[in-house]
Amino acid sequence: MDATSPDKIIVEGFQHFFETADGPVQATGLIDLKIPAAEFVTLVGPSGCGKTTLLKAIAGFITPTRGRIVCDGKTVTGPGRDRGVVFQELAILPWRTVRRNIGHGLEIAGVPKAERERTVARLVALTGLKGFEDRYPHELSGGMRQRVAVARTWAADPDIILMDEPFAAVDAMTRLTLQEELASLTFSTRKTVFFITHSVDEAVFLADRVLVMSKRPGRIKASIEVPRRKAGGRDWESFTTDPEMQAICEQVLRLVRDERMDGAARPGETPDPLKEAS
Ligand SMILES: Nc1ncnc2c1ncn2[C@@H]1O[C@H](COP(=O)(O)OP(=O)(O)OP(=O)(O)O)[C@@H](O)[C@H]1O
Repeated sequence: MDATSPDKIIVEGFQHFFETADGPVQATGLIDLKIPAAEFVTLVGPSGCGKTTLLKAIAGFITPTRGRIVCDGKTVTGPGRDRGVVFQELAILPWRTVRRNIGHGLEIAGVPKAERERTVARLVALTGLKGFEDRYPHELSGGMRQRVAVARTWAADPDIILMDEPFAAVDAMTRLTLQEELASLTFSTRKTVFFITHSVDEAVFLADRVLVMSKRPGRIKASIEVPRRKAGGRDWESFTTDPEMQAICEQVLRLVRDERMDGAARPGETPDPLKEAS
């Protein structure tokens, strides 16, 4: 692997087992994956197939049992400022205003106040939070709080954004708006995005490419290109009336439906990874 590779994220021979008191639990099958710079990849698959495990490995929160993750030519050994993460659970600080939440990471990194304020003002405008800079999270709606979380991740200007069902907890209407905003934000800032969702429509709407995982222990069973995004901005109205997009949604839905949900992994039902031959 060399630093000149066009791929921003490379997942190489990845497989993960969690050690538990009752023995190893296999969280994913063997996964190989390459994500070029500025690509928006969405990941769908049955509950428990290992989506979050893969995301956490890319984030550097867990060390792969097997294989490795390479970002920008460097093997991931832990979290880094090149990768920003947005989870479903809000990661904003209730005692800080919108402005100070968004600027939090920059403050920790010692970015000078004037520069910090410029970045925060730009993101407040981009995420539609103008006028709410001095409000506290409890004074905002769920959708606005999620915008603060997104803006906060963007503030550190990571090249890679990892999102784990970031809009799952907001109402359906707000969700549509947030998805349109995210589509244009990622398009204009050219971030590489890895986005987990349970919604097929959301996956196809946002993506350059949708990955479908098989049931636990999950592998990548399909990779479907979504051509329209290359042309630029998107909105739900044209998406829902575009036969090509709807055909892709049906294709993804079929692939997801073929995988039966089979619940959480049970310890001891998979071979001990330390004894299994590679
Ligand atoms: N810390 C852990 N210890 C033991 N087993 C775990 C741990 N985290 C996850 N698992 C198991 O690994 C498997 C994969 O979990 P993961 O959270 O990656 O799935 P997922 O596809 O993100 O699921 P969901 O769609 O329900 O969020 C699950 O079956 C789960 O039971």
